[in-house]
Amino acid sequence: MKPSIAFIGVGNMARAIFSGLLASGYPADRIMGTSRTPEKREYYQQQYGISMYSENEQAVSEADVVVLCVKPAQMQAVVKEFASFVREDQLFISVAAGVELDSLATWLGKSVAVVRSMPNTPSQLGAGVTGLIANQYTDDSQKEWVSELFASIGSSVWIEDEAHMHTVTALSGSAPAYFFRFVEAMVKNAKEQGLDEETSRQLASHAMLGAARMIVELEDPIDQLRKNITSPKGTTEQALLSFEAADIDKIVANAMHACVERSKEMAKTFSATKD
Ligand SMILES: NC(=O)C1=CN([C@@H]2O[C@H](COP(=O)(O)OP(=O)(O)OC[C@H]3O[C@@H](n4cnc5c(N)ncnc54)[C@H](O)[C@@H]3O)[C@@H](O)[C@H]2O)C=CC1
Ligand SMILES: O=C(O)[C@@H]1CCC=N1
Repeated sequence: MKPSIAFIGVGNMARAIFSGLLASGYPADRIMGTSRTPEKREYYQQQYGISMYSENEQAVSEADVVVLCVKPAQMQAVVKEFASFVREDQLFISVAAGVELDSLATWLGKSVAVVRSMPNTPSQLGAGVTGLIANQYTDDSQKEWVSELFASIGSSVWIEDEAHMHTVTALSGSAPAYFFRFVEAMVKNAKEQGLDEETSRQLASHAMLGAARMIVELEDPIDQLRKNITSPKGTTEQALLSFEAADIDKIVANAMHACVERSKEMAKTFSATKD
């Protein structure tokens, strides 16, 4: 029988993960969620067939694996509330940005396996990518199970040094939002040029999907893929020159740096060493 998984805090990220799991064939009767709102419990039960509880303690007690999906600022209070129900044979997976393994272990209060993950919302379609790091109590078979779990909703990468989780957050956790913003700007401009919304959205999004597939599926260096489209004195060259004039490297570096700095700030603010 598959391990039972409890999602504590059912919002955007939890929904993305368990809907990806369900689509990959994970049995709905092995998935639980918690919400304090009766309407949300009813909705998730009806829509996804998972069991919904109002009390985190109950879900934690019944679970083999607990996925912590509340906001970073809520994590300490939520974990401390159910800590007395934690068993050492359980596995905890946190998805929270900027909450470190040591803090989670301190709040859980036991020598328990904890994996810190940084997933992203494309997990919902089985197209996620997740950065992972485990604490010292996580054994190889648990790590393998976690790899399989995230493989069923996309792909995953184990990170050696927890400090790199800040970069992972900037590179893949938050990144789908950058791409959405880019396509929003493209669609807006195409509409200003007279194309309708639906056509603009279809052309821009499929151009992005095709380009992403080329990066993932072909071995060519990314700059070569770009050069293959850029005829000398052609149209693409003019668009790219406009990016260079606006210093695209700097724009992207500033954005990633801002993301990393916020992640570091959160790690300080939401730390057990502050208790
Ligand atoms: N949204 C994203 O793309 C990503 C989010 N994350 C992480 O996922 C976590 C959740 O983020 P989102 O899903 O975007 O937020 P969200 O606000 O959609 O979900 C959080 C949920 O927790 C619930 N909640 C709050 N207090 C609770 C309690 N005491 N007991 C049970 N449930 C409670 C809220 O009602 C809400 O539904 C965060 O820690 C974030 O850093 C990580 C990677 C990507
Ligand atoms: O914005 C956030 O804090 C979360 C973490 C990565 C994506 N969303």
